[in-house]
Amino acid sequence: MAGSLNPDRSEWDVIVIGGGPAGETAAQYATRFSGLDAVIVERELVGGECPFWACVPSKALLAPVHLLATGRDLGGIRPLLADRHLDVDGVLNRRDAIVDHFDDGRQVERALGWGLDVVRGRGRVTGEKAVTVDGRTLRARQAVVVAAGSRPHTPEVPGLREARPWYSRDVTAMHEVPRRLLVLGGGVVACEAATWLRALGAVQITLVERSTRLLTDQEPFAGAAVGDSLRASGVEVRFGQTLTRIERPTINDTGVGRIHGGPVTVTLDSGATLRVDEVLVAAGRRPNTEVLGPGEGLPVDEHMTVEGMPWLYAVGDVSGASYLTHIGKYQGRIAGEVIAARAAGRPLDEAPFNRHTDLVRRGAVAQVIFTDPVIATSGLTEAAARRRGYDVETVEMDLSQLDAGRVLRDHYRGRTKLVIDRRTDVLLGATFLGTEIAELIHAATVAICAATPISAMWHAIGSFPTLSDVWSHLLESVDTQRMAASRPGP
Ligand SMILES: Cc1cc2nc3c(=O)[nH]c(=O)nc-3n(C[C@H](O)[C@H](O)[C@H](O)COP(=O)(O)OP(=O)(O)OC[C@H]3O[C@@H](n4cnc5c(N)ncnc54)[C@H](O)[C@@H]3O)c2cc1C
Ligand SMILES: NC(=O)c1ccc[n+]([C@@H]2O[C@H](COP(=O)([O-])OP(=O)(O)OC[C@H]3O[C@@H](n4cnc5c(N)ncnc54)[C@H](O)[C@@H]3O)[C@@H](O)[C@H]2O)c1
Repeated sequence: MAGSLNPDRSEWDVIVIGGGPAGETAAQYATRFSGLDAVIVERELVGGECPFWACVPSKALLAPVHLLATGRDLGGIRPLLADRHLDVDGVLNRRDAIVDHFDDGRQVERALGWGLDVVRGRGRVTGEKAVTVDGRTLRARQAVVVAAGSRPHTPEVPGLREARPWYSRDVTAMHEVPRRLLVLGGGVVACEAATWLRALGAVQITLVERSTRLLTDQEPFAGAAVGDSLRASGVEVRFGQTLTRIERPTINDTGVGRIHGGPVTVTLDSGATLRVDEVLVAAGRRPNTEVLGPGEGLPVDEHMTVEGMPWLYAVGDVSGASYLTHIGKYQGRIAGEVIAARAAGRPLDEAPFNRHTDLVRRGAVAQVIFTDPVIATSGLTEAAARRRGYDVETVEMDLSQLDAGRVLRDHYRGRTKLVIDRRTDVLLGATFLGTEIAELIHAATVAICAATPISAMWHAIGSFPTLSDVWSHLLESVDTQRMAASRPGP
């Protein structure tokens, strides 16, 4: 039976606070085939950050940028594009259509179609199995799931908050392109946003990162390649620096995605000052744990249950495990199935790699970063594997001479690296860098999650001339490396 929007009732089996990808999925999985009912409490748009202000609009803005860059690197097409630029209004209008003009009608219909109820309002956990929504108390018979997402972090820099800087929502829902921009941070949001801002007409972009490289969670060669590419496009990248002061005499209340006032004077700790039209803060995110009350954290076990509170679950960004949609949905599936199993009195399957076990805790996370070149990663980097105590073997390959790459672009830039556990001979991590490389990562994710031995992967031959051909080259390199190491010395 279809659910209702804002129904006049106050008790459900399951209450989910937050209707983003993680919350929607937890509610769906808790109720399908279980006989349980559930409500999603959402203060803004059902669907959450991802479809309206994050993954979807950012990738909608980047798709034409990637296509243009590839076309400019293809003999036969290059002359047609040489002095051509993107049609900015066309790109922004397409983005607006893809985000349904910020109307969550499709997402609400989908939730109601799954039999879920939706209550619009701001929820807060106010007691055991009790949630208050704008003064009204809702009660859960079985479980409360917190799926409240995250918000951007604002570093404590004098004048920064007061200057009303841009955050990720402004840059994904951008209506005006700032000519001169300072980007604070060198992580994923900063690198992706600098890529589309430059292509859409920002003439001066200065990216300020306090550490010594971009994308610090990735293999160092990945951040270095993105840095080279940003610099080549005209972005200035400054490492080991941060902001010490921001001054913006004129602030205008122009709304999300519009320039928030007059020019901004930014002082860096190097002593340099810059004058820009906007500042984008992309300095990480923080979980919205305030739904539990001030200062409360949400440490969860592998069943997504909050420690010490068997009726309370946390999934998605708010759990702090990773800030990725597909991981939030994965956690939502686990929480939903665990809630349904516990309500039915069924034991949880405790065997390793079962449907109730959170593999994210072992580092089995895939991510694609849509810079130019694209970075696709799964599992652990070499450094992360060593930190976890693995005896690591690695193999790396430059992809510029791979036939598939040479067909795709005149100057294909690419690199790949596998991280292998010497003791068990299974893949721990993989990084692929290059144009159109994103879809390659799922093969690595399957191998990591299934703990496939490298010796078995040897028989999984990639088709020629696709980028998957790289697997055969990598496995050959592992073989060569091992044979050379096992040969007696001279
Ligand atoms: C610019 C950008 C680009 C990104 N690109 C990607 C990408 O390409 N791929 C990827 O995997 N991830 C990407 N991410 C991350 C991704 O957007 C998040 O990981 C994902 O949205 C998290 O889902 P969630 O359900 O945990 O939280 P959210 O999507 O944030 O949803 C949480 C929901 O809870 C609601 N809420 C919060 N508090 C309350 C309350 N008290 N009462 C009621 N409702 C409440 C919010 O309104 C929101 O709708 C990107 C993030 C950003 C910022
Ligand atoms: N394609 C994708 O999968 C995608 C895209 C966008 C965002 N996301 C997710 O969103 C999350 C947030 O992204 P993000 O880029 O905001 O955070 P991040 O943690 O990836 O990067 C933040 C960067 O800002 C730097 N920084 C922080 N404070 C600073 C300061 N005061 N001065 C100078 N530098 C400073 C940090 O050193 C770090 O490099 C990420 O964890 C990512 O998983 C994913």
